[in-house]
Amino acid sequence: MPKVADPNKKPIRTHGTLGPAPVVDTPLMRQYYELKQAHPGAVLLFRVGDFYETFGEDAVTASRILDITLTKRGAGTASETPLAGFPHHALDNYLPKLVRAGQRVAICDQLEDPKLAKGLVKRGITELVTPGVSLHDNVLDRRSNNYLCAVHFGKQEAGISFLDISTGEFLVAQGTIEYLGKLLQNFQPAEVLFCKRSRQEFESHFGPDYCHFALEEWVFGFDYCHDTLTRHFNTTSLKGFGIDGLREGITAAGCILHYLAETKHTDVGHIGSIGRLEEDKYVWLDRFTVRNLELVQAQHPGGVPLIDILDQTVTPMGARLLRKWVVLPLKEPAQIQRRLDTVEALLQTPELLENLLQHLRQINDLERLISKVAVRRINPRELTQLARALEAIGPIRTELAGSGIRALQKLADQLNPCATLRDEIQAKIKADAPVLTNQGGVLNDGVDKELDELRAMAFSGKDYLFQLQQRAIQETGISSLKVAYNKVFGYYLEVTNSHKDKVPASWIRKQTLVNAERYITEELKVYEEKILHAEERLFVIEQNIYNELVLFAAEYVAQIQQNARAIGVADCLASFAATARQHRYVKPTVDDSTLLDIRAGRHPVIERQLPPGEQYIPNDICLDQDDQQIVVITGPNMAGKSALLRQTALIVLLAQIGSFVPADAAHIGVIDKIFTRVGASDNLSKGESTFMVEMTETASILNNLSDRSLVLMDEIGRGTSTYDGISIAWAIVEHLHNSPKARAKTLFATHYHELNQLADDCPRVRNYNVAVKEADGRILFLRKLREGGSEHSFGIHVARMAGMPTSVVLRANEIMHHLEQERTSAGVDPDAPTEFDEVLADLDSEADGGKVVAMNGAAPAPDTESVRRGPRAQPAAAVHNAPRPSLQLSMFEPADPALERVRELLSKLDVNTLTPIEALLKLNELKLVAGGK
Ligand SMILES: Nc1ncnc2c1ncn2[C@@H]1O[C@H](COP(=O)(O)OP(=O)(O)OP(=O)(O)O)[C@@H](O)[C@H]1O
Repeated sequence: MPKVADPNKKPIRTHGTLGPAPVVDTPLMRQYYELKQAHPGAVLLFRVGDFYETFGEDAVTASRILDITLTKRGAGTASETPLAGFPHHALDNYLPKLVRAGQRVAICDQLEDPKLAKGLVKRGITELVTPGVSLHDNVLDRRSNNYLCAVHFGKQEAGISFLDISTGEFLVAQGTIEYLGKLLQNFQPAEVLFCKRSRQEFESHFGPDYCHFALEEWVFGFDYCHDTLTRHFNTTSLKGFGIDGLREGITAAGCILHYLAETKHTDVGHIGSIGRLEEDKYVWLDRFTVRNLELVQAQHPGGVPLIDILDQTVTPMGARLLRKWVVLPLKEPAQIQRRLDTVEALLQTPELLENLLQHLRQINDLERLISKVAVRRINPRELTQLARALEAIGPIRTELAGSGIRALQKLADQLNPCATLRDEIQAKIKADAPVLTNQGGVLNDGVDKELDELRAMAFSGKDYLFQLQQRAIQETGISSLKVAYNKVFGYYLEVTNSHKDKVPASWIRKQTLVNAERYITEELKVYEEKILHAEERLFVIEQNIYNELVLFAAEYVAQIQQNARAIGVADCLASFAATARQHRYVKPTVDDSTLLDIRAGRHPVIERQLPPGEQYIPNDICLDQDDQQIVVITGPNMAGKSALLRQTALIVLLAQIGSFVPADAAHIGVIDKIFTRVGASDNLSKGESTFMVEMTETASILNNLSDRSLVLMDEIGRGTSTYDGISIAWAIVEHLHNSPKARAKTLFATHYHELNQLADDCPRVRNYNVAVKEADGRILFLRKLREGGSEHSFGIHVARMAGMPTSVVLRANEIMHHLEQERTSAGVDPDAPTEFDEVLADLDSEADGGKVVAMNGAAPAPDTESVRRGPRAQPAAAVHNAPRPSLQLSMFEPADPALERVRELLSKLDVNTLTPIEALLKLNELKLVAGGK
């Protein structure tokens, strides 16, 4: 805490975020700048009288974000500085806006009553609210967690920790950068802490978009962090939490507690435990997959994430837990089965489900309410809400215990209505209690004897004053005499001028008005003292009893947190049942097999977005390890390939979080990793070198596959030229098929019809296409997956459907016909193998294996046929200028020594152990050796 300023000191000059240093001309401003210097990264709200003021750059920021007037303090003087402020009672409105805008806000309050202060009022920072550390309802979203995160980079691994101070949830993990990236994507922290020195490292791995705060290096000392944790939990070691081996994770978690203290959050007894996020326990969804599948967040404005369709929870605890379940699908069949069985049982007993939902609706945010108790920031109205929530626990326990469903009975065992606390609150706090504790009206009558007496006195005041008035009228004969009150004189008697002469000499005149005089009497003064004293005393008694009650409630923190967790689980399971019932989902079979068999599967989000009258067309997908490991899906744009890929992943994911699935039937041998990659041109908005990104991401998939992985590749390779694209896509499918390490189940959507030929050489590759029908020069999307490759591309039709100018569509048709004619006049039979086929045949016939050539991206020849087929047709000029096959392939002619060297370098590469970055560097090296620029 900064020292209070000495008003006699000479003016100081300030620095930091304040802009040009203003001259400090008053003790008040000196006090301000000293506090500001202690919290340079925060907007300082400085309480002056009834206002919170901001100065300098803070004022500019606040006026912009809050839309409040920006004025100047000391305009025209040397100490001129921008100023913006708002009334103190508006803090709850303005604070969330600042925090949501990513600001850290230091609240400076008056630490003593200004009326009693001698000289400058003492002020100090009472709270530092940051995006990741907030207990304010207006800052928080009821249905999602608000995580503060800390990241620590160690030599081998990195550590990460998450805390939601509003619920007390505290988590820690340690692992690779990739794992951390996935967790950051999953948990979407509101604020990330890292070491000042690691800023670049953090941003290079995770991007610059996270709201962050950099801490001094010493905070990241292991011993310091370990001690901070053990001191907080009051334990000698961290073994009990199962995290003692996580050196980097412990450091990250310790930093979080350090930061809480730094932001003046010292009453944090509700953080009673720390849990480990075990990488092995959950399905690996890397950050691209979480994003691509739009699990909890849509990729584009207006999009609908999966969670919006799935979430029918009725409590904030359920809503928050469901978000976690969705990004952390399970791998253990028995655990998944328990959830599925429970959902099934709930569906079979509709009455139970209805009753459960009805009682759950009565429970408000139990978890955050009890956190507020722990940090002593609960107001009387919230305390009554806590009691009401506890009231609903009893009936829920009865329902669950009597359900006959084992998992629900277990939840019932964890519930405790905390009857003593509930009764105590209801007995003491008025049902319509106010928000403030210091203005009276909080406690019921009969709670405290003295309180009742004082209240009686305060209430009888009106009677007393009336009697006094009547007596005075009788004694003086002044019929218009009245007793009144104002803040300046307190109680007084008012006499109109016409009766002035009747006023007794003992009355003391206090004020003269135009028509009347105001007087006080000895009796009125005595009475006033008594009343005011009674009120003051009454407020103190109420405050004390209230504080004692909050302390008493704090003893229930652990039990109520357990209630909240059990309620969250019950709510999620009931939500699964409600969703299944509403959207006709079925129970999947989840087991240890290696089969993935979905019958009449649907996309859970798209099916809900279709215009009225349109039906989602269901499709079957079957993948296994021995027969149909890789399905290559061809079809034109808009056919529904991406939807099919995504629905497969979503159905697997839904099944593995324990939800029913949108299908007629599904058999799912547990999947341990889901990878999705979308062709580069779908990611263009990021402005990255998209093809590079696509390749880096794909490389990372190929290096991390397992037998139980599900791989979805959507238009991989389309970020480069057609031939590069085909070759890369080809090589990837071959790798997935031939990898000795893993037979990952794969769906590969592509425009490249040429890839259909892969099935000839790779027995577990199967061709499918999404059916379309051509009629009268138009295409009809049937959305039906059927076996076999595609023969046509429909790029031009789609272009027309998309509203492309007619002239462009006509020209495209013209070019296509021209190219077709060229081909025909060259004597090429339309059904004869294309040049691409020939290239492949040539490559295959090479003694040292054409596959290697293809795998490394040597582009097969561009031919007019493929350009015609390619949906993203190149412009005419590009078609005509396209290099001839011989030029492309000459790179591999053995006579060229540079190419010999390339061949040698390639043969030494172990693709399985190459990291993505190494692969890119290698690619660059190869390019240089081959003479590329
Ligand atoms: N089975 C289906 N039933 C009904 N509508 C569907 C179905 N599948 C897809 N659609 C609709 O078609 C649109 C296009 O589907 P999708 O994006 O999957 O096509 P695509 O073949 O991947 O095209 P592109 O290659 O251009 O990405 C979807 O947005 C959806 O509205």
